[in-house]
Amino acid sequence: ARRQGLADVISITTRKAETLEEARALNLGDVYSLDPAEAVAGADLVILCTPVGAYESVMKAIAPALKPGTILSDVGSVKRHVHQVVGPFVPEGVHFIPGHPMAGTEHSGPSAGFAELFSGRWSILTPEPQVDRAAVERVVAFWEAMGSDVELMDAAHHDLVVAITSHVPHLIAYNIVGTADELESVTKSEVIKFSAGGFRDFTRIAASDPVMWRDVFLTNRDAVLEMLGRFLEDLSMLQRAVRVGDGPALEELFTRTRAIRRSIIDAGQETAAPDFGRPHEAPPAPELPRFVKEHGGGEDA
Ligand SMILES: NC(=O)C1=CN([C@@H]2O[C@H](COP(=O)(O)OP(=O)(O)OC[C@H]3O[C@@H](n4cnc5c(N)ncnc54)[C@H](O)[C@@H]3O)[C@@H](O)[C@H]2O)C=CC1
Ligand SMILES: O=C(O)C(=O)Cc1ccc(O)cc1
Repeated sequence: ARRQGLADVISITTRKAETLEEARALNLGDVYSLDPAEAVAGADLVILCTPVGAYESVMKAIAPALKPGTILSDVGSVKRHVHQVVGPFVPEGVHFIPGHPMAGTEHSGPSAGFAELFSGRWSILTPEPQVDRAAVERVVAFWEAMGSDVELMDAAHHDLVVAITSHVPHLIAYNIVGTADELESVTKSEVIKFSAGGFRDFTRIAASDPVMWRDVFLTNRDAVLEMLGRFLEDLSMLQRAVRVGDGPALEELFTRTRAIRRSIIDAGQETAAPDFGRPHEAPPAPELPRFVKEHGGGEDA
């Protein structure tokens, strides 16, 4: 936002003094405060960026300081719960426009951000239908200025979509790494030593922030359970195909899934963010089409 000149003043508040100092050392904002109410006073746009489980206490702290006309948004990974817990605290005249940038890494904290993070990625907004259209357009323009494509949808639909595309995949990663960790016949050092295969990709995802993901699963329970149920049914079929040696069934599925990977690459939605070392030190993101062309075939692109 700062690089694009989207705000005259960027005001940052965090829970812990050390996190605020980290943000200050990285020169991420203009003013810094440990008092959330002080930080949002007079703001035109307020974006909640805490784990979703903290939203209610944050709203209690900031609601009295929000001026009429302010746009209140967020970046939380679940949306129905956010409407439920934040909605009741939104003061008259404040425009509540929840959002979810579909971009991130397994890293967290101020140093995990980098200016190109949202470039070429989707941002989803889930405003209620009665919300002021001009305010919605301003939030759309904000994300577009950061390089995102923006889509508006109903919060319940958002939660189902991300349950299958993001939440269940994280649960699977946490589970498989946990299972490997508990194996007795394979030592831990072997797991680490031979993790060049698919397991390695799971360990990246399973290194994601424990509190953030705890809150995701506590607050998107219904959609996650719905998708997990379908996943387990399909896994049982796969288990049977392996047991009875049903080669055609295995090949048919693997052919279909390969096509999905290719369509993601073709749509330019695959970026190198996870492979950067320290994310904020990442080189400027190349134009996506060129990057995909250069790395397009590589499965780790
Ligand atoms: N990490 C990712 O890849 C993505 C995260 N999100 C969402 O963004 C939000 C923030 O995630 P990150 O930026 O990764 O986390 P982060 O750990 O980098 O930042 C979270 C901030 O929340 C504050 N905080 C934590 N607990 C708090 C509490 N109990 N009360 C008040 N403040 C508290 C801290 O100041 C901390 O700096 C989450 O809701 C997450 O679902 C959305 C898209 C991607
Ligand atoms: O690190 C990854 O691969 C991610 O999937 C990042 C991510 C985490 C949470 C979200 O709500 C959106 C994106």
